[in-house]
Amino acid sequence: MKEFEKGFIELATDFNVLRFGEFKLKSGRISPYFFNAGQFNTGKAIKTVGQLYSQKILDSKVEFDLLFGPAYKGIPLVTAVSSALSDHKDCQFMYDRKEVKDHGEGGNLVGATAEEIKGKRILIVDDVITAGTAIKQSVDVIVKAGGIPVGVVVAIDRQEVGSNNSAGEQERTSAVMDIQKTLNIPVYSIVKLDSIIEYIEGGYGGEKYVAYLEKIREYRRVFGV
Ligand SMILES: O=P(O)(O)OC[C@H]1O[C@H](OP(=O)(O)OP(=O)(O)O)[C@H](O)[C@@H]1O
Repeated sequence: MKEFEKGFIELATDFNVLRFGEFKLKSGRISPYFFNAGQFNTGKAIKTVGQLYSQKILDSKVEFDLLFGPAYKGIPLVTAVSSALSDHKDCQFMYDRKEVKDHGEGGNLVGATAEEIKGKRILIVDDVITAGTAIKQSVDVIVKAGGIPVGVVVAIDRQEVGSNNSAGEQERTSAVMDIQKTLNIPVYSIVKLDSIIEYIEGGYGGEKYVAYLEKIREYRRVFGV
């Protein structure tokens, strides 16, 4: 596994962003692991996260002019990522508000101005895709503002069948795959569930995670794509 994948999992477990146990998800599934990027809550942690995203973006060779982070968790992420990227490429960033502001500058976009967004290739930065709602909304916001969505980068791809997926067993698709297909944009992730399995199998996290391995593999078998 790649060093930055290992580094990311290490950081995520250190900060309880990635936890193992039994968690009920929005989909109703009981997951043996849980990811909460809100726990990257120190300056150094968010700086490192920004660097790891930045490395993934550079590796992907995706071409873009501007970064967009959906509220709320996308906001500190897009800020940290654009700061980390600035050593290679200094670009503008923007984010949205969940509620429209009706005074002052108004509107629901912060950062790059309406004029600056028009015709720009925009890369979306978020923590995780579950059903894909946040990304679809982000694409709508970007297109409405005259920008061109060119891709999505997230921390983790759970590699599991979308909760709205009604296709038969042979056609299981994940929310990530649905986004790539329906919106026709690539989705990059720093790690996938497979990377987490590989990390534990490789003994990188020590003995403490091995107890969860079978449950994670089972979850992957039942809900995986
Ligand atoms: O693919 P989806 O089903 O949309 O789920 C993923 C989204 O859900 C979370 O945001 P949410 O708006 O729930 O919370 P936040 O305000 O904490 O970012 C997360 O940060 C993603 O943006």
